[in-house]
Amino acid sequence: HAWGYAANNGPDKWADNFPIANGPRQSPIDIAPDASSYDAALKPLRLKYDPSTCLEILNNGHSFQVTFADDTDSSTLKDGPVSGIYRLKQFHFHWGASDDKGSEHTVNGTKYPAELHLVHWNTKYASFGEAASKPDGLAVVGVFLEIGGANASLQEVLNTFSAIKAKGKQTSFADFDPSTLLPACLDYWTYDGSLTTPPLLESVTWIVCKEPISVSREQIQIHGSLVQMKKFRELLFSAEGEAECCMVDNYRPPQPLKGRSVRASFK
Ligand SMILES: NS(=O)(=O)c1nccs1
Ligand SMILES: [Zn+2]
Repeated sequence: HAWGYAANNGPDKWADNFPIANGPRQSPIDIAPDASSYDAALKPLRLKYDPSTCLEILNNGHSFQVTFADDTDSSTLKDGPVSGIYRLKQFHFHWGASDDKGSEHTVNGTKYPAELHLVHWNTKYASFGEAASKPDGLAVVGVFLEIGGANASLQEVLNTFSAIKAKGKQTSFADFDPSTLLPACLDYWTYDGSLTTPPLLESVTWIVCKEPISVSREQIQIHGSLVQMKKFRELLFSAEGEAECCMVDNYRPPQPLKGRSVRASFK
């Protein structure tokens, strides 16, 4: 199952090994704000993250991922569109080779340069693995990245990249508070969807924030150490010793809505 994002193993080929790729609730989608319906019953997101649960950062060959200890309810998502308690398992990003693409969800067809995913699992199940196979098992908070002011919190993450350049590399990463990566306003769109990478399981309640967070233009140009978007593009899909392949364009394009509705938590 060597899936990836290249022409021979990318999103258009995933259905060969993962037929659910053509399923009824696939992600990402294009969000049309004017077609979404405001739902007054939707609660504000209640995100509580404990930096001491942050464990490590790793290059898994598809993205880089910051993983959290999920053996207690220290870092959780509650309310919003979900009921019960969902535990933070990891966060990761998707991005492009250039600033005109990279996000998975789009808004009226607009692509952002990158998208952050904070992955949580429903504690009514015993583990992430079990939850991932249940229709209400996962909740992923998506946050768009746009070119704007410098982002010091993101820089902490990017500073680890020299240690995880190749697939399979990991390094310890402690005391990071993922709430520093959230936008000030937590208005969101929500819909029933799936993992956006194989196995593409249809178990995700998507919660996509309306407000992006910023990566500075300066941090994109090569100005000394602050090369934020450039840093993303230094990682490799390939392992050490393999032909180097830049980790870019690791995003799945929008999938058919197939009758689903998108609700908004805001007017
Ligand atoms: N991109 S995603 O957040 O839907 C995801 N895929 C696999 C594990 S988490
Ligand atoms: Zn993702």
